[in-house]
Amino acid sequence: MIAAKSLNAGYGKLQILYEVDLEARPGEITAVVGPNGSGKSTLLKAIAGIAKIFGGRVYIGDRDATKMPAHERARLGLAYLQQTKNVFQNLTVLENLRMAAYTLDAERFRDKLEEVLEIVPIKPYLNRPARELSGGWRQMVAVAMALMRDARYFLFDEPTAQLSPKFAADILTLIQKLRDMGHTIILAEQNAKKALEISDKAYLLVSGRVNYAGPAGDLLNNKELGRLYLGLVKP
Ligand SMILES: Nc1ncnc2c1ncn2[C@@H]1O[C@H](COP(=O)(O)OP(=O)(O)OP(=O)(O)O)[C@@H](O)[C@H]1O
Repeated sequence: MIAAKSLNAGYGKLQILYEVDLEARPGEITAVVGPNGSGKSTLLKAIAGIAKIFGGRVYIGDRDATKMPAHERARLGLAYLQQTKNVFQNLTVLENLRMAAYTLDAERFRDKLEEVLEIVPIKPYLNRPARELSGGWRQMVAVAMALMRDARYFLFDEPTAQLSPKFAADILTLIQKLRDMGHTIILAEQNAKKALEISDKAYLLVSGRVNYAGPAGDLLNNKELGRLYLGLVKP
């Protein structure tokens, strides 16, 4: 489980999030939606240890991670996936995966690789430099890297932004696969409709505060909130 309790967070002296409570469970996709600048990315960054926490607490699994630096949170199995800066551009895909699993010996690496390639369809790209891959494929590689190091908590920051509809669908399918494996997923998305359709629970952020928390389907069908904040136009 990932939880935030009365979380106040931001950057430097600038507070962006106010008293945010969130709970994301294993085997579920928890959507974080809201208008531009409402604090979706900041919430993920506060959980990942990249934004500054002013008050409140962050829990990863059964550990209080509030004061942990980002690399310690990663060691607990947390993966923060954003569209840019997610892979080592000058290394091949295979070298990226090797970096992610540097603690494994050659045999265990091969076994793990086989397992991960069953989940993420990047086998044809293994020997290509990561910089030659499209943004969508690089994101697939980043997910594979997280799986190589046995990540169990996945924070996706706008994974479908700037992708073709086909690739966006492939990424969302992969995210559902991770959910079905029992992982804990938080999905921050600008495209609220697509995110809510595949999510179990949802949080609507407005100006850094939680405006709705509950079943994703209920938010999808909430005409007023959908119209006011999510650009969901209903016939
Ligand atoms: N590194 C930073 N330093 C200072 N302010 C920042 C930083 N990153 C974001 N902000 C500000 O924090 C506010 C919330 O941004 P955030 O990216 O969390 O929103 P968001 O809901 O993810 O929006 P979007 O969908 O546009 O990415 C914005 O006003 C933004 O300008």
